Amino acid sequence: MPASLPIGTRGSPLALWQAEHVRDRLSAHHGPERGAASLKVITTSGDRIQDKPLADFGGKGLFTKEIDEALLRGDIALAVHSTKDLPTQLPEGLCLAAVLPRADVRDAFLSPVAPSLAALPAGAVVGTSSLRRAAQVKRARPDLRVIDFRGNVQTRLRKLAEGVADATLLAKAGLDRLGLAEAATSVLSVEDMLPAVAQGAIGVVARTNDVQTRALLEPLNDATTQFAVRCERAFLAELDGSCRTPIAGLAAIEDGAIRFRGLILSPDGAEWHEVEMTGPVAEADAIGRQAGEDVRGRAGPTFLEKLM
Ligand SMILES: NCc1[nH]cc(CCC(=O)O)c1CC(=O)O
Repeated sequence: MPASLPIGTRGSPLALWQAEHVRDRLSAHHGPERGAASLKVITTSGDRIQDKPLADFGGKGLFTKEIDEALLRGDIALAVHSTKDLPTQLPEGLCLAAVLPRADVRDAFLSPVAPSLAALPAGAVVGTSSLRRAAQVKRARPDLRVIDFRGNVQTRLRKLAEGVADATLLAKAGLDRLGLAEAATSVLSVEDMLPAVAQGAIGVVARTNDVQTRALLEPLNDATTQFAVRCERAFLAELDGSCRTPIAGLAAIEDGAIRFRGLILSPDGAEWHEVEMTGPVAEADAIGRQAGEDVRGRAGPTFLEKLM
C-alpha cells in the first residue's frame, strides 16, 4: 500500500471539515490509493491564546507558524487553511498550491434580539474579534458597543446564547460548512459588510519544490477563485495588512474581467476610504496592488501609521 499524504490542519471543527474536504477531493480525483491522505492535527500559537484580543499580538501567521514548520520539515505534505487566515507573504519555500472553488463570501448576522444589524436596539452589544467587522458595524451604527469575542465558531455561538452579547457576525461559509446555516438570523450584503480578503476560499499550501504533491493538488484548484484571491491578497499586501488595520476587499470575476472593491477604515468606523477598480483577469495582482496604492494615497500618510 502506498503511504498516504499527510495533511496538516488545526483542530477546530471548521479546520477539520476543510481538511477532510480536501482529503475527499484528492481521493475523488486520484482514486483511493494514489489520492489517499490522512489528517494530522497541529496546535498553533494562535490556538493557545485564549483571553487576550488577537490584535494585541500583532504578529502575522499566528495560526500558521507551527503548520508551516511541519511542512518545511517534511512531517506533512500539504496544509489546509482558510485562505483568509494566511499571511500575504508565505515563508520561503512554501506556496499556495491550490485554491478551492469559493463558497459564500458574505458575513452572517446572528442575534436572538433583532432580525438585522439595523434593527438592533440603541446601545446593543455586538461581539466580534474582527477589526474589520467592528469598524463596519460602528460605521453603520455608531451607537452600538463592540466587545471582543474570541474562540471558534461553536464557542462564539455559545457566548451569544449565554447573553454575553446581543449579536455577533460570522462568515456564512463557515456556518454552512459546519451545518449551522440555520443559526444565521440574516445575511449581510457585501455593500453593508465588505468581506475579509479571501473569505470563503479554502487554500492548500505545499512546498514549492514538491512537484509531486503540487501535481496532485492541481485538479483541486479553481482558476477563477485563485485570480480573485490573488487580487485581494495583493491589495492586502500593498497596505501591509497589519493586524490592527480594518481592511476589507472583494474581487468578482465575470467574462474575463475582474472587478475589485476595497475598503480601509479607522477602528471606530468614523473615517473610511473605498476603492473600486476593474481590468482583465490576467492582471489580478496588479489591480489589487494599484487599488491598495490608490486607497493609501487618498487616506493620506497618517491614516495607516496611526494604526501601526
Ligand atoms: N478567522 C476565523 C475564520 N477563518 C475562516 C472562517 C470562515 C471560513 C472562510 O472564510 O473560508 C472563519 C470564521 C469566521 O470568520 O466566522
